[in-house]
Amino acid sequence: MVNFYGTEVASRLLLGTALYPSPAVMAEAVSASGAGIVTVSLRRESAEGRSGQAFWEMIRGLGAQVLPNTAGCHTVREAVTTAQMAREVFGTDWIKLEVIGEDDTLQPDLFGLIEAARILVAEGFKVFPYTTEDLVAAGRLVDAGCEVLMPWGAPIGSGQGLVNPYGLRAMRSHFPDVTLVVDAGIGVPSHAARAMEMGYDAVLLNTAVAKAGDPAAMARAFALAVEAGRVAFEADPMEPRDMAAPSTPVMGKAFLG
Ligand SMILES: CC(=O)[C@@H](O)[C@H](O)COP(=O)(O)O
Repeated sequence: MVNFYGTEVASRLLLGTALYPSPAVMAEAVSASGAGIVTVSLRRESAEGRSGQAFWEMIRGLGAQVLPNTAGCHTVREAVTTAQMAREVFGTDWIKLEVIGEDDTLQPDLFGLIEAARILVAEGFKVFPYTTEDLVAAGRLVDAGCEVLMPWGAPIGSGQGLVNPYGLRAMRSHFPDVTLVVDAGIGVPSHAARAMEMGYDAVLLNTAVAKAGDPAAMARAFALAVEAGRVAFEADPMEPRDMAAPSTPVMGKAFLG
Protein backbone atom coordinates (compact mmCIF):
# COMPACT_ATOMS: atom_id res chain seq x y z
CA MET A 1 0.00 0.00 0.00
CA VAL A 2 1.22 3.49 -0.78
CA ASN A 3 -0.10 6.58 0.91
CA PHE A 4 -1.11 9.66 -1.08
CA TYR A 5 -2.41 12.43 1.18
CA GLY A 6 -3.96 9.91 3.56
CA THR A 7 -5.44 7.69 0.83
CA GLU A 8 -4.00 4.17 0.74
CA VAL A 9 -3.60 2.84 -2.80
CA ALA A 10 -2.71 -0.78 -3.54
CA SER A 11 -0.84 -0.36 -6.82
CA ARG A 12 2.43 1.57 -7.02
CA LEU A 13 1.97 2.15 -10.74
CA LEU A 14 0.23 5.36 -11.87
CA LEU A 15 -0.75 5.48 -15.52
CA GLY A 16 -1.40 8.30 -17.96
CA THR A 17 -4.41 8.24 -20.29
CA ALA A 18 -3.04 10.15 -23.30
CA LEU A 19 -1.63 9.04 -26.67
CA TYR A 20 -3.40 5.66 -26.95
CA PRO A 21 -4.65 4.55 -30.37
CA SER A 22 -8.23 4.56 -29.05
CA PRO A 23 -10.17 4.98 -25.79
CA ALA A 24 -10.90 1.24 -25.82
CA VAL A 25 -7.18 0.37 -25.98
CA MET A 26 -6.54 2.86 -23.18
CA ALA A 27 -9.22 1.23 -20.99
CA GLU A 28 -7.75 -2.21 -21.67
CA ALA A 29 -4.25 -0.99 -20.74
CA VAL A 30 -5.46 0.63 -17.51
CA SER A 31 -7.18 -2.59 -16.55
CA ALA A 32 -4.09 -4.71 -17.38
CA SER A 33 -1.85 -2.35 -15.37
CA GLY A 34 -3.90 -2.69 -12.19
CA ALA A 35 -3.22 1.03 -11.66
CA GLY A 36 -5.17 2.53 -8.79
CA ILE A 37 -4.58 6.06 -10.04
CA VAL A 38 -4.83 7.41 -13.59
CA THR A 39 -3.81 10.87 -14.65
CA VAL A 40 -5.67 12.88 -17.27
CA SER A 41 -4.79 16.12 -18.98
CA LEU A 42 -7.68 18.53 -19.10
CA ARG A 43 -5.94 20.82 -21.59
CA ARG A 44 -4.60 18.15 -23.93
CA GLU A 45 -7.84 16.24 -24.14
CA SER A 46 -9.81 19.45 -24.62
CA ALA A 47 -7.45 20.45 -27.43
CA GLU A 48 -8.13 17.11 -29.12
CA GLY A 49 -11.87 17.63 -28.90
CA ARG A 50 -12.39 14.95 -26.24
CA SER A 51 -13.54 17.28 -23.52
CA GLY A 52 -17.16 16.15 -23.77
CA GLN A 53 -19.01 14.71 -20.83
CA ALA A 54 -18.80 11.24 -22.39
CA PHE A 55 -15.00 11.22 -22.36
CA TRP A 56 -14.79 12.41 -18.77
CA GLU A 57 -17.40 9.80 -17.79
CA MET A 58 -15.27 7.12 -19.41
CA ILE A 59 -12.22 8.23 -17.43
CA ARG A 60 -14.26 8.18 -14.23
CA GLY A 61 -15.53 4.71 -15.14
CA LEU A 62 -12.04 3.19 -15.30
CA GLY A 63 -12.30 2.17 -11.65
CA ALA A 64 -9.20 4.13 -10.65
CA GLN A 65 -8.82 7.34 -8.73
CA VAL A 66 -8.44 10.26 -11.16
CA LEU A 67 -5.43 12.55 -10.82
CA PRO A 68 -6.06 15.46 -13.19
CA ASN A 69 -2.94 17.19 -14.45
CA THR A 70 -1.96 20.59 -15.76
CA ALA A 71 0.09 19.24 -18.70
CA GLY A 72 0.72 21.90 -21.31
CA CYS A 73 0.65 24.81 -18.86
CA HIS A 74 3.59 27.21 -19.10
CA THR A 75 2.57 29.85 -16.57
CA VAL A 76 1.44 29.90 -12.97
CA ARG A 77 -1.83 31.44 -14.00
CA GLU A 78 -2.60 28.78 -16.62
CA ALA A 79 -1.75 25.99 -14.18
CA VAL A 80 -3.87 27.42 -11.37
CA THR A 81 -6.85 28.01 -13.66
CA THR A 82 -6.55 24.51 -15.14
CA ALA A 83 -6.41 23.01 -11.64
CA GLN A 84 -9.54 24.90 -10.65
CA MET A 85 -11.37 23.65 -13.77
CA ALA A 86 -10.17 20.08 -13.11
CA ARG A 87 -11.59 20.23 -9.60
CA GLU A 88 -14.98 21.15 -11.07
CA VAL A 89 -14.90 18.47 -13.77
CA PHE A 90 -13.63 15.57 -11.68
CA GLY A 91 -14.75 16.54 -8.19
CA THR A 92 -11.29 15.95 -6.71
CA ASP A 93 -8.86 18.24 -4.96
CA TRP A 94 -5.92 16.14 -6.20
CA ILE A 95 -3.86 17.82 -8.90
CA LYS A 96 -0.70 16.77 -10.71
CA LEU A 97 0.97 20.13 -11.11
CA GLU A 98 3.05 20.74 -14.22
CA VAL A 99 4.43 24.17 -15.09
CA ILE A 100 6.63 23.68 -18.14
CA GLY A 101 9.61 25.99 -18.43
CA GLU A 102 11.45 24.81 -21.50
CA ASP A 103 10.00 23.35 -24.66
CA ASP A 104 12.81 21.09 -25.90
CA THR A 105 13.07 19.09 -22.69
CA LEU A 106 9.65 19.89 -21.18
CA GLN A 107 11.68 20.65 -18.05
CA PRO A 108 9.57 22.09 -15.24
CA ASP A 109 9.85 25.78 -14.40
CA LEU A 110 10.75 25.23 -10.76
CA PHE A 111 10.12 28.87 -9.78
CA GLY A 112 6.65 28.84 -11.31
CA LEU A 113 5.99 25.38 -9.90
CA ILE A 114 6.70 26.47 -6.33
CA GLU A 115 4.59 29.61 -6.71
CA ALA A 116 1.67 27.65 -8.19
CA ALA A 117 1.99 24.97 -5.48
CA ARG A 118 1.72 27.63 -2.75
CA ILE A 119 -1.41 29.10 -4.33
CA LEU A 120 -3.09 25.73 -4.85
CA VAL A 121 -2.27 24.40 -1.37
CA ALA A 122 -3.81 27.59 0.08
CA GLU A 123 -6.95 26.83 -1.96
CA GLY A 124 -7.16 23.35 -0.44
CA PHE A 125 -5.63 21.32 -3.28
CA LYS A 126 -3.51 18.24 -2.66
CA VAL A 127 -0.65 18.94 -4.99
CA PHE A 128 1.48 16.31 -6.79
CA PRO A 129 4.24 18.47 -8.32
CA TYR A 130 6.14 17.29 -11.41
CA THR A 131 9.63 18.46 -10.55
CA THR A 132 13.31 17.70 -11.14
CA GLU A 133 15.73 16.09 -8.68
CA ASP A 134 16.74 19.57 -7.40
CA LEU A 135 16.86 19.27 -3.61
CA VAL A 136 16.38 22.97 -2.89
CA ALA A 137 13.24 23.13 -5.03
CA ALA A 138 12.03 19.92 -3.41
CA GLY A 139 12.45 21.48 0.04
CA ARG A 140 10.47 24.55 -1.02
CA LEU A 141 7.68 22.36 -2.36
CA VAL A 142 7.52 20.46 0.92
CA ASP A 143 7.50 23.78 2.83
CA ALA A 144 4.63 24.88 0.58
CA GLY A 145 2.62 21.89 1.81
CA CYS A 146 3.30 19.20 -0.82
CA GLU A 147 3.23 15.73 0.74
CA VAL A 148 4.12 14.08 -2.57
CA LEU A 149 7.01 14.92 -4.91
CA MET A 150 7.33 13.62 -8.45
CA PRO A 151 10.85 14.05 -9.86
CA TRP A 152 11.42 13.24 -13.51
CA GLY A 153 13.37 10.19 -14.58
CA ALA A 154 14.07 11.79 -17.98
CA PRO A 155 12.25 14.27 -20.24
CA ILE A 156 8.59 13.44 -20.84
CA GLY A 157 8.10 11.05 -23.74
CA SER A 158 11.84 10.37 -24.16
CA GLY A 159 11.89 6.82 -22.77
CA GLN A 160 15.45 7.41 -21.55
CA GLY A 161 14.86 5.92 -18.10
CA LEU A 162 16.62 7.24 -15.00
CA VAL A 163 19.25 9.62 -16.40
CA ASN A 164 20.42 10.91 -13.02
CA PRO A 165 20.34 8.00 -10.57
CA TYR A 166 22.65 9.88 -8.22
CA GLY A 167 20.17 12.79 -7.97
CA LEU A 168 17.21 10.47 -7.49
CA ARG A 169 19.03 8.57 -4.74
CA ALA A 170 19.96 11.82 -3.01
CA MET A 171 16.33 12.91 -3.13
CA ARG A 172 15.17 9.66 -1.59
CA SER A 173 17.61 9.95 1.27
CA HIS A 174 16.88 13.67 1.90
CA PHE A 175 13.12 13.15 2.05
CA PRO A 176 12.59 9.77 3.73
CA ASP A 177 9.06 10.64 4.88
CA VAL A 178 7.73 12.20 1.68
CA THR A 179 5.88 10.05 -0.85
CA LEU A 180 8.19 10.07 -3.88
CA VAL A 181 7.12 9.08 -7.38
CA VAL A 182 9.40 8.92 -10.43
CA ASP A 183 7.35 10.60 -13.15
CA ALA A 184 8.21 10.77 -16.83
CA GLY A 185 10.84 9.43 -19.18
CA ILE A 186 10.47 5.77 -18.28
CA GLY A 187 10.83 3.64 -21.42
CA VAL A 188 10.88 -0.02 -20.40
CA PRO A 189 9.83 -2.01 -17.33
CA SER A 190 13.42 -2.38 -16.05
CA HIS A 191 13.57 1.43 -15.63
CA ALA A 192 10.50 1.25 -13.39
CA ALA A 193 11.93 -1.67 -11.43
CA ARG A 194 15.14 0.30 -10.86
CA ALA A 195 13.22 3.27 -9.44
CA MET A 196 11.39 0.94 -7.07
CA GLU A 197 14.61 -0.80 -6.03
CA MET A 198 15.95 2.66 -5.04
CA GLY A 199 13.08 2.99 -2.59
CA TYR A 200 10.75 5.19 -4.60
CA ASP A 201 7.17 4.78 -3.52
CA ALA A 202 5.69 4.59 -7.01
CA VAL A 203 6.21 5.41 -10.69
CA LEU A 204 4.05 7.35 -13.13
CA LEU A 205 4.29 6.72 -16.84
CA ASN A 206 2.31 7.11 -20.00
CA THR A 207 4.17 7.07 -23.32
CA ALA A 208 5.93 3.72 -22.80
CA VAL A 209 2.58 1.96 -22.51
CA ALA A 210 0.50 4.07 -24.91
CA LYS A 211 3.07 3.83 -27.72
CA ALA A 212 3.90 0.14 -27.28
CA GLY A 213 2.84 -2.24 -30.05
CA ASP A 214 0.59 -3.98 -27.51
CA PRO A 215 -0.29 -1.44 -24.79
CA ALA A 216 -2.19 -3.90 -22.59
CA ALA A 217 0.69 -6.38 -22.58
CA MET A 218 3.18 -3.59 -21.83
CA ALA A 219 0.96 -2.32 -19.02
CA ARG A 220 1.02 -5.78 -17.47
CA ALA A 221 4.83 -5.93 -17.87
CA PHE A 222 5.16 -2.62 -16.01
CA ALA A 223 2.86 -3.84 -13.23
CA LEU A 224 5.08 -6.89 -12.72
CA ALA A 225 8.27 -4.80 -12.81
CA VAL A 226 6.96 -2.30 -10.26
CA GLU A 227 5.95 -5.10 -7.94
CA ALA A 228 9.28 -6.91 -8.38
CA GLY A 229 11.22 -3.71 -7.70
CA ARG A 230 9.27 -3.00 -4.55
CA VAL A 231 9.64 -6.54 -3.22
CA ALA A 232 13.39 -6.33 -3.91
CA PHE A 233 13.65 -3.00 -2.05
CA GLU A 234 11.83 -4.45 0.96
CA ALA A 235 14.13 -7.49 0.86
CA ASP A 236 17.14 -5.18 1.51
CA PRO A 237 19.40 -5.75 -1.51
CA MET A 238 23.12 -6.46 -1.05
CA GLU A 239 25.64 -3.65 -1.46
CA PRO A 240 27.63 -3.79 -4.71
CA ARG A 241 31.38 -4.23 -4.15
CA ASP A 242 34.50 -3.59 -6.23
CA MET A 243 36.26 -6.88 -5.50
CA ALA A 244 35.19 -10.40 -6.28
CA ALA A 245 33.93 -12.46 -3.36
CA PRO A 246 33.67 -16.21 -3.92
CA SER A 247 30.17 -17.50 -3.49
CA THR A 248 31.31 -21.12 -3.36
CA PRO A 249 33.03 -22.25 -0.13
CA VAL A 250 36.55 -23.69 -0.55
CA MET A 251 36.71 -25.58 2.75
CA GLY A 252 36.53 -29.30 2.22
CA LYS A 253 37.62 -29.06 -1.42
CA ALA A 254 39.33 -32.24 -2.65
CA PHE A 255 43.14 -32.04 -2.80
CA LEU A 256 44.12 -32.91 -6.35
CA GLY A 257 47.85 -32.02 -6.35
C1 LIG B 1 0.79 11.67 -18.48
C2 LIG B 1 1.66 12.62 -17.82
O1 LIG B 1 1.36 13.14 -16.81
C3 LIG B 1 2.97 12.89 -18.44
O2 LIG B 1 3.15 14.27 -18.47
C4 LIG B 1 3.94 12.18 -17.61
O3 LIG B 1 4.89 13.01 -17.12
C5 LIG B 1 4.39 10.91 -18.18
O4 LIG B 1 5.57 10.98 -18.93
P1 LIG B 1 5.94 9.81 -19.94
O5 LIG B 1 4.95 9.91 -21.04
O6 LIG B 1 7.35 10.08 -20.37
O7 LIG B 1 5.81 8.51 -19.21
